[in-house]
Amino acid sequence: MEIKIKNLKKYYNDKLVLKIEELHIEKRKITGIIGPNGAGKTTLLRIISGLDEDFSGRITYDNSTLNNNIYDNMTLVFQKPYLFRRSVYDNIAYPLKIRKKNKAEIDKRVSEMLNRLQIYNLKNEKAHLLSGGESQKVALARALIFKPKLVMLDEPTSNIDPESIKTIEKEIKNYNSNEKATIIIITHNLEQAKRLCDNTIYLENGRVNRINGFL
Ligand SMILES: Nc1ncnc2c1ncn2[C@@H]1O[C@H](COP(=O)(O)OP(=O)(O)OP(=O)(O)O)[C@@H](O)[C@H]1O
Repeated sequence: MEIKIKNLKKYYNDKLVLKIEELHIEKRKITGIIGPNGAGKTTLLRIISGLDEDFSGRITYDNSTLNNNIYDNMTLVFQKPYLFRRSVYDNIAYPLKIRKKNKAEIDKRVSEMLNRLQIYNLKNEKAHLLSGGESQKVALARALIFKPKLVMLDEPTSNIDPESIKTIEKEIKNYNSNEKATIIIITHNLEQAKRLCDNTIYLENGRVNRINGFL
């Protein structure tokens, strides 16, 4: 999904936190958003994902404004994900259940996803009792399971151990190429941005300071 942003301004009370004249996020690419604390990275993702509608400017998704079809094809994974007080399996199965997939297909897809993210051992755990890193993995699984065309990830490996970071990065790369999906990822890890991203946007004080070539 190609995203075009024009003349975006976002205020919190009287404070201007985003001012982006023009920004294109390329279709089928992995785009990194980096920048200091408070630069506006999460705010930008919340706006692109449709969660925050209180802004001025224009955002298009494959040249359309946000509609139900686009909305159903995108997902945002928070840094501190909210999981239901149910099992890990139920959490990951949920997006398929609401899309009326049958039980056999749900079982198969959830098992594959649990294996790919190497969290099969967590399948029957209560999701709200997981550690921060385990929750992030489950949230990523729940986000990818319904094959959205636009995936937004807010620091998806902030609580993750080095070995699991490799697993998650591999999954993000595979997902991007297999599903031809557009991925936007906020990261403070510049090495991760180098490893994963086709494009990188450096946000500072709510402005796009640099695009590409600075890592
Ligand atoms: N709900 C809110 N009410 C008021 N101000 C807010 C709110 N959310 C964020 N802000 C302010 O907006 C600015 C941008 O915040 P944002 O969370 O987007 O930054 P960020 O780049 O994601 O930071 P970090 O790297 O620390 O996660 C900050 O100055 C922050 O204080």
